[in-house]
Amino acid sequence: MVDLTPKQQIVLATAGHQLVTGGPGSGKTTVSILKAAKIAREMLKPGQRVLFLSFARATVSRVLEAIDEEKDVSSDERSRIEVDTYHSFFWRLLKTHGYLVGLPRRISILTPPGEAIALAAIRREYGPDKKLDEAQLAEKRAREKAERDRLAFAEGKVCFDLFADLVARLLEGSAKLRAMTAIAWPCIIFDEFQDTSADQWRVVKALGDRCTLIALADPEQRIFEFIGADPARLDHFKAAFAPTFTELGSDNHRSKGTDILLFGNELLTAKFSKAEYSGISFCLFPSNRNQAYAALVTQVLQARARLIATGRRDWSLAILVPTKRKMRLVSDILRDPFGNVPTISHAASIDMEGPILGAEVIAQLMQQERASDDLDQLVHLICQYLRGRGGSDPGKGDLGDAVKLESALAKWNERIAGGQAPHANSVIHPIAAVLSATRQVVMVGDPDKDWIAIRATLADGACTRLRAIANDARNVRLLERGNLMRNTLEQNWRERGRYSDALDITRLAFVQDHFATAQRPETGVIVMNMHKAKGKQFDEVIVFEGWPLRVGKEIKANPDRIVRENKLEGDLSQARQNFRVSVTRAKSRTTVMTPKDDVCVLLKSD
Ligand SMILES: Nc1ncnc2c1ncn2[C@@H]1O[C@H](COP(=O)(O)OP(=O)(O)OP(=O)(O)O)[C@@H](O)[C@H]1O
Repeated sequence: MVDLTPKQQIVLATAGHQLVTGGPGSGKTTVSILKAAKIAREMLKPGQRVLFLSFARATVSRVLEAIDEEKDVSSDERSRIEVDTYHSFFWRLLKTHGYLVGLPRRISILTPPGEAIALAAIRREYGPDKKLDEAQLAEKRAREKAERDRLAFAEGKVCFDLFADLVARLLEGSAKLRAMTAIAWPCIIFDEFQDTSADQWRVVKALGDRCTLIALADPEQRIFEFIGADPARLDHFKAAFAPTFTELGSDNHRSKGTDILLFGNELLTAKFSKAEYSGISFCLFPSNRNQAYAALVTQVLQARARLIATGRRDWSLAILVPTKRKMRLVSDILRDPFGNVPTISHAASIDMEGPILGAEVIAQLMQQERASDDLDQLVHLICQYLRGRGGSDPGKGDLGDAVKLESALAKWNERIAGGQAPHANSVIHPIAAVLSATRQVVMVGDPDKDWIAIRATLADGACTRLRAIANDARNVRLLERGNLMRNTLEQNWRERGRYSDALDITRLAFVQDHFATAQRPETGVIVMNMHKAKGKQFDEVIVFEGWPLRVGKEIKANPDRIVRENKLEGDLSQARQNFRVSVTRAKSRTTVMTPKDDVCVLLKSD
């Protein structure tokens, strides 16, 4: 076992509500696991468990792994610590008790792609948030909320955004339910408490009525302000529960022996005390696409070689970038680096709306139904893809395109019904051609191969939309050996001689995947948005940002920067915290890559 610090020992010894704060790697997670085991050992009655709640599934996997590695936690204690995400815990409560707040008895989850489709029209009407004034933004939010409520209460389709509010209503309204929850989970640990939203805080408050609460937080790692995390949240907790407050401070166990945390902390104030920091390296690259990506690929290959040389199999290297767009670009480059560099195998934690909806199109085509409305169904799914792939910010072109496709299909069907040939220039032609090509694909009963065969038919076909779908669907990793979707598709083939239920199986697999907590933490090379890195740890981290595009000497655009446009103006505290979180995810080394002629403003001394 690790030798706990005196502060960690206080946490272990203290009873009642607690607030534990500390910087990255200060040992909050570790001590809370030992605390949970102690409670399991000393206080729980049969059937009771300690609940550990976290925001992200990847954190859940990390916690489960840490529990497994903790030699001082017995297997009985282990089985009495339940680690879950807020989403999944809330969903369990809603499924069983949701009717108490007026939800239909049968409810289902409206997944993010489904929600994006349902809200696309409203979102399009208002345009992107950044172009709205406060009143318009409030109006847009209110309309989105009303539609989400309608979907939940009238149709029983509940989207993730509503979970916390509904559970809060449930618990606030029922002392009996609060008591029942406290019987099942007398102690609840909240990870990353600084990021609790207003509705989640209502849930925490209601639970604290009967349960013992332990909140773990690092105020400086607060990066979810844009979705309602409140800087005063820790004070709310102190005021509501008078918890014992332990500050683990800036102890650093993650990257001991390096200056990674020191550098991370100094990023917050822009006062740099050293010329060189052990564990931190900088790579300044020229501001052009070829040289920037060549520099990145070189850094990735070098880091990978260092990690492979350790002989460990579970090494991890994260490439953290500021925007979604950059994540896609980097992922594309690694998949197909220039020159004779072979593909760099990696996982990209990109937004899944596009890939999921793309996967639905492929699944539908795998069914090879040969039904009379095949074409209609395919066009419908393409339209769903177009409406949903932009997530919370649907593209104007995409929505217009969906409307155009639908009306072209209506005309196509009208002409056929009237005994006429469809117009020669109809946009439906290439879709119909690809559909007919997919029908010729001979399925072999291996879901992986068959999936790829259909995807290749789309990728090689004449329809640009389906080509985009094929490309997006490459990001789907649900068909890996031994996973549920693959097994279910295999079973479907065995039982029916074809993939008759591929679409349903695919949809279900994504919902299950969202709640699955058993997956291991990410290993290998991972490309990730900086915002998503919170709570994670990797052996090495590369932070890679965009560069300015110049015409002559003048900067015309400066996309994908850690600080918007790389300008030192306005409140930069969120950007600083975000940068610090990214830098401090590494155990042994962080490489910061920034353009030579326009170095990240946060790296300049104050
Ligand atoms: N007292 C200790 N002595 C030595 N190592 C420790 C100690 N406490 C924790 N560690 C190790 O340090 C690393 C970081 O700890 P942990 O994950 O608990 O930090 P954390 O505060 O939860 O970090 P973050 O907020 O960044 O997620 C882990 O690998 C853990 O095993």
